[in-house]
Amino acid sequence: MAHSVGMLGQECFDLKKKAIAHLHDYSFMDEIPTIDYSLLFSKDHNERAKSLEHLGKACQEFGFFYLINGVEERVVEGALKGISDFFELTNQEERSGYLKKNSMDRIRWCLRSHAGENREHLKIVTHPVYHCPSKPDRCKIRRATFNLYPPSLQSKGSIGLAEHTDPGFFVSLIQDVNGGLQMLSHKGNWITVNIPRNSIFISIGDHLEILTNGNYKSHIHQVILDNNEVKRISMATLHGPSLDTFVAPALGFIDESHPPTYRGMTYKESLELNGFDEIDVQSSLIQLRMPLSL
Ligand SMILES: O=C(O)CCC(=O)C(=O)O
Ligand SMILES: [Fe+2]
Repeated sequence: MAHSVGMLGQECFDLKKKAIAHLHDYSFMDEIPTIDYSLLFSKDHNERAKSLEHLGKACQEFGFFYLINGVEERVVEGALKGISDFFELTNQEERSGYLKKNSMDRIRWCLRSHAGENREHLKIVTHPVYHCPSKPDRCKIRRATFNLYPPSLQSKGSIGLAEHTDPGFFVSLIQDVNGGLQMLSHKGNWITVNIPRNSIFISIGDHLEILTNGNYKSHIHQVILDNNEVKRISMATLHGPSLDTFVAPALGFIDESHPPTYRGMTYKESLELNGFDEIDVQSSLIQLRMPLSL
């Protein structure tokens, strides 16, 4: 069950928020911590140190958080409008021009409508060379996966996107309507992501879990459709190292009682480990895990 502010009780939530703010700790919204980007670069050394500590805590204890004061609202709105224009101002035939052709695709479109997935999406690679669909003219979106989930009236309870984790160091996500995306918490409960205004959602990816030898976890998430009576648009941007970077548990996270729990590999090799292309960005975390020695 997803936990909501309602379930915690508004009063309790307010009190908790006040107390936490007083302690200068991170605040909670639907159990998801909030990190203030501007404080991470504060001129005040103490404030900066404190907020870095909170960032570490959020990564370790949650694995995901809302980031405020990091991206201007008009940038988020512009990106969502660009994605919406892409889906609205092109027809399906035009979009299907980006169907898989080969492993070198830098823009790829897909429409899936079956029990395990209900979404139309476009994936684009923007690094080191920027790619973007040519239509509509006004489409100025940069990077990542644009997801369009249908309204749920016909498909109540169905899965928009099945449980998975994302590769990369971290993923930033914006959405036009709240509800739908759920994160599986450390405690094993599903938490609905309701991104507050002026914020973006950040979650840790597989390669940060590998780099930190499992200290920071890449969390399973899914999209369900029964929260939405309208279509929902999201943009998930995957931030990873360069493709030739060898990612392995860093020395600072290894000692006698904490042996490496993942084998190292270049980012590109790990993205292609299960026969996928770079643009598919499918997780290979399970395959990279070392077998347990008894
Ligand atoms: O649409 C969402 O909210 C999540 C998308 C997602 O998890 C992904 O593209 O990997
Ligand atoms: Fe994802």
